[in-house]
Amino acid sequence: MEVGFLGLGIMGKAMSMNLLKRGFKVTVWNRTLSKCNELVAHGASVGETPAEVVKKCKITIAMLSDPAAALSVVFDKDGVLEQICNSKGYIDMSTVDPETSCKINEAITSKGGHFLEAPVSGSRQPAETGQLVILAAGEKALYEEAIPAFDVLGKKSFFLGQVGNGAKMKLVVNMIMGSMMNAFSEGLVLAERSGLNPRSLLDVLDLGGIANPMFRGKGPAMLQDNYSPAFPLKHQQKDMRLALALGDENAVSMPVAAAANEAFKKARSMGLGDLDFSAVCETVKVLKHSS
Ligand SMILES: NC(=O)C1=CN([C@@H]2O[C@H](COP(=O)(O)OP(=O)(O)OC[C@H]3O[C@@H](n4cnc5c(N)ncnc54)[C@H](OP(=O)(O)O)[C@@H]3O)[C@@H](O)[C@H]2O)C=CC1
Ligand SMILES: O=CC(=O)O
Repeated sequence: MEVGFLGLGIMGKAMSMNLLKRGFKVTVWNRTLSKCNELVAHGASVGETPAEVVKKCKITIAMLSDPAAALSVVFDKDGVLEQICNSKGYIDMSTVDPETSCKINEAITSKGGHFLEAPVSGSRQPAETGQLVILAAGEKALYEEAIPAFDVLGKKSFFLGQVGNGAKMKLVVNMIMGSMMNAFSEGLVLAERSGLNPRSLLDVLDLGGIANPMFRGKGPAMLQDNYSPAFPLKHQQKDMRLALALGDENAVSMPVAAAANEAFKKARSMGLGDLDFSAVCETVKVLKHSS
């Protein structure tokens, strides 16, 4: 199957590489075109614009930073809309809000095209190893057509119904994750400042009822102030912001998520946005220093 891929950031690069390695013909595009070179070395073709990729491929996947990027790639000059038609499918795997996804769906389908939103749960390593969890919604026939690609990219795909449900599920999951990361950060700093060995805290946590892959995976690096980005903090803050907006719409009180969002905003203001989201831990250290 010939697949187009728009957006070669941390996730898109790993995902398109997996498709190539598993025998898909892949045509890539990235705003910063030089990022296509590594994929080309592994057999990918390059499209000069999103429209050129869509023209060439029956199915085009996008993995872009945020709602503004997702909209720009579809609606701007040389964008997806210029070439989408009734024989083509567009799958947006970026994390965006339901409104953005619905707007893209409307534009694509009004030109006869087929649309699926399919955000993913899982970070750099699951993307590299094809172990993502895919949260798809939209046109069922396109979902079924995309299953061979989803089977390469992920360990499990969910079909969640109408467009917007994939975005909502992803935002709920990441709202929980962002809140957990803040509680974990406070725990690590509290353990250390109160005279405990934080490594022992990691061991204790890992044996109890709140053991989880995130604490296990991120904890040791956080103790060394190593925030090499797997999931950039600026994207986690975007997800908290979008999840809080979903809470507003549905009149759901979320004081824990709101506090977590403030911490991620603080981290961004400290210049930590491009580091891993675990760098939110630094905000706890700063607050403690200043008291
Ligand atoms: N990293 C992770 O662990 C996970 C991320 N996600 C989500 O996946 C998406 C991608 O994340 P990730 O790969 O980490 O992000 P990166 O920041 O590494 O990559 C972002 C990509 O979006 C492109 N981009 C940004 N703005 C624009 C624009 N205006 N027009 C066109 N392209 C644009 C970038 O292009 P350029 O190279 O030119 O800057 C780049 O290709 C995000 O929505 C994120 O929330 C979901 C699950 C896990
Ligand atoms: O969106 C991030 C993730 O780890 O999932």
